[in-house]
Amino acid sequence: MSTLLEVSGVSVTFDGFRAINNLSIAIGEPELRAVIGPNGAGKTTFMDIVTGKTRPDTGKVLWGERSIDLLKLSESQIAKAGVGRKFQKPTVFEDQSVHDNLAMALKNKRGPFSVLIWKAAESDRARIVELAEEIGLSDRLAHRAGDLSHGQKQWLEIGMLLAQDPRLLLVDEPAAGMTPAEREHTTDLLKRAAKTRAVVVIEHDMEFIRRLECRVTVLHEGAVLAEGSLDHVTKNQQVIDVYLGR
Ligand SMILES: Nc1ncnc2c1ncn2[C@@H]1O[C@H](COP(=O)(O)OP(=O)(O)OP(=O)(O)O)[C@@H](O)[C@H]1O
Repeated sequence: MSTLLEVSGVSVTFDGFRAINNLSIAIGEPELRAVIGPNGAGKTTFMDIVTGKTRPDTGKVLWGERSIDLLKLSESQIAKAGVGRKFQKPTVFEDQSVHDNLAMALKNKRGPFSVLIWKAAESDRARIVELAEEIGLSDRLAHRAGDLSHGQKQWLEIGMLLAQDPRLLLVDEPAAGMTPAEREHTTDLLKRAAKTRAVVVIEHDMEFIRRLECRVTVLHEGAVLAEGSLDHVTKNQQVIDVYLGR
């Protein structure tokens, strides 16, 4: 596993309040990583920094084998470099079918002219079938996305992000509002996706994290409080004091 993303010594201050405080995190490729921590710990801001939405005051964010400085890129350049982000609320095109949502995501990746090339369209069809299988919606391809359950919409959106082939997928609280069966399916989906890319998941649901069976980073007051296996970090007294014991 080589390092794909290296955040080092990053700090962010909002109106005099230090939300991120000398934060350093490295993510490998491939890797599945869970990021946990109390409300306000800086989890979302960490993702905002990686995607270019929030600019840090100090520190470095390096990307890929050529150590590209992400802080010099715009949000859209960072997305093009291979960073995909899934927000908490699903944002699919409700009036379009599952198939068409995935097809649009593929077209987005290739640019407007790809639709003119028949061969590309042919390979798109195969890729759509493959993506639908990967997210467990093979039997819903013709259904309107708006008719899907909350969990299925989340999977569709993950599928739309996977269609863009991100090297790093950032996922914010995927389990929120899901049924236990949907949660289980989501952990399987993320574990599979992380076999060939980096996937970072912010989540509060500890059962969900346990099922991910991955390295866990605990944030507190904008810095890493503990890192390691879930068993390792949940035994840490500081983690118990600031997060688990609350
Ligand atoms: N744009 C902003 N302006 C001012 N303060 C902000 C801004 N964004 C975040 N903060 C503050 O920075 C801190 C970190 O917030 P962040 O949303 O990153 O935490 P979090 O760990 O994701 O929390 P939660 O689990 O509640 O989502 C919080 O105290 C928050 O109020």
